[in-house]
Amino acid sequence: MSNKSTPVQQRIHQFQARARGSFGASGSATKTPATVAAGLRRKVLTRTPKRSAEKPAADQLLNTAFSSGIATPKPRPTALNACYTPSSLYRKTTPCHSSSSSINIGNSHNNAKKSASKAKDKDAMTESFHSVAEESNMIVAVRVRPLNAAECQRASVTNVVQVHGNNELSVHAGSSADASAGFSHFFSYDQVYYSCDPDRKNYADQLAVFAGTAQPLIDTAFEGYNACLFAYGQTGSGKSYSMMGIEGLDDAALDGNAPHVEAGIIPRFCHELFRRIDAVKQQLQVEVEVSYFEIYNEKIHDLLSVQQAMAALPDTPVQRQALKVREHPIFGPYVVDLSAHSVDSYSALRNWLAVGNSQRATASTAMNDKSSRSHSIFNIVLNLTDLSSDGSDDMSSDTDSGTVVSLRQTRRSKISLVDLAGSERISVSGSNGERIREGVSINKSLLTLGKVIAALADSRKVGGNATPSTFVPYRESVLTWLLRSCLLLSKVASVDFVVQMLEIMS
Ligand SMILES: Nc1ncnc2c1ncn2[C@@H]1O[C@H](COP(=O)(O)OP(=O)(O)OP(=O)(O)O)[C@@H](O)[C@H]1O
Repeated sequence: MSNKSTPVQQRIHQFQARARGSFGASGSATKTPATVAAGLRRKVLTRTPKRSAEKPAADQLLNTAFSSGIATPKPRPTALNACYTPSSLYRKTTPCHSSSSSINIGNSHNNAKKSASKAKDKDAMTESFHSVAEESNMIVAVRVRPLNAAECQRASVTNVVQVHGNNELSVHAGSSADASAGFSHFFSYDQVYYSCDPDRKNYADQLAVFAGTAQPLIDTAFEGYNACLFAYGQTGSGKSYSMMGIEGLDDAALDGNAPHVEAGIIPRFCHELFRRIDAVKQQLQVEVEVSYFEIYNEKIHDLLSVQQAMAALPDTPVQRQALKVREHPIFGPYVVDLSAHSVDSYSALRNWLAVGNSQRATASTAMNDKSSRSHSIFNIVLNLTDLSSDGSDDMSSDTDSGTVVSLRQTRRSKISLVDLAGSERISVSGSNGERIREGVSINKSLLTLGKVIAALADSRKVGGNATPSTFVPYRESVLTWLLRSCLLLSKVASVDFVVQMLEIMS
């Protein structure tokens, strides 16, 4: 057997050499399973914008959205296009060519009476939803990316998205669209990030997106709350760019400098996390543990499995073992035998992230040169022990057994940063063979995610409580089963934060 090592093995060697410096000879610790942290729980998932029932006639997509669970969204009163989906409650539609307020987009033969009563119902529903939404711990943000070079060259591509202020955008439906032709659809979110023209005042760079969506999650993680941030959107809409940024440019940050301007949410989050840990190390002892896995064709692969990467022969793809999901009676679903690694510095964490990213399944499609073909879930678990109390109170001895018990309180919080694979139209993404199989699996799990979110939102429409008959299809995909603790707990007043991308596509 040759002694040559694969790039992944080289990275692991580099990392282990580096880690030995910081941890001593043992390097990183591997623990299994990475169970779901209980932590303290928070309020309610009440509002879940999802893809609108009426699609804008955009022949390009430009949008990427995030949400996290902190804001108290203020839904705008919606107009007359009654459509009982969660997103419709946050949408108004205005005709470009008419000031009439009684137009129902879904029905071109308007009946004034019907419209008026629909509007009344809608107002009542909006009001009741409003009161529930105010309790929400979820925020939803959208990021609008610039057209890329290939899109600019296509004559059929025009910019149909306009951003208005910090939380509203409109999409103009083209003349060839369905009944909504000529209309502009307005959408309100907690945040809208305009990332197209750096010369514009409201231009949002990577730092602005991080500061508005992920940074607040660090505060709450230190309070012991769990948090989840996920990026959702059509293939090529900029999810990986927003979550990870351009890799390899961020090495300066390893020496304590600020992250590179192109660094995405995940590296910025980790960098800020360790900055905070340094700032509170007199009062808190913080242990950080990371795990990273992907869901590819409904199979789970550990992206940080050292044994698998090291066992691989040089120049051959790593044979990855699929891991199973089991359900713990208290902590819920978890991945069996998923490795978790202790890290004590940003550079150690970045190395693990680089190992994981190098093992992620990507491929070139007509829509994206480096398209993620899997959902990736990066988990950070914080164990926070309060050191501020006077040392004499910290220990209690059991005289019978002679043991000494620590009375120091430890809080545990888990942050999940999720980069979902993009939904795609097989005909547009030019997929074939293996890519089709991946695309089908991606679309299916994203569809289930939409169904789960819609079911949770629907169950809250009446009276704020789920009815016993509400069926939430978590188990229809591995993704929703594993994210259940984030999504389900939100339903029972306990989710912490969720971030979501919203897709606007033709
Ligand atoms: N805000 C942005 N500014 C500049 N370029 C961007 C921006 N967002 C995305 N891009 C570029 O668009 C391309 C596609 O982005 P990315 O790979 O992040 O899409 P994706 O949504 O993750 O796609 P997929 O679901 O197929 O993995 C990349 O070349 C990326 O650099």
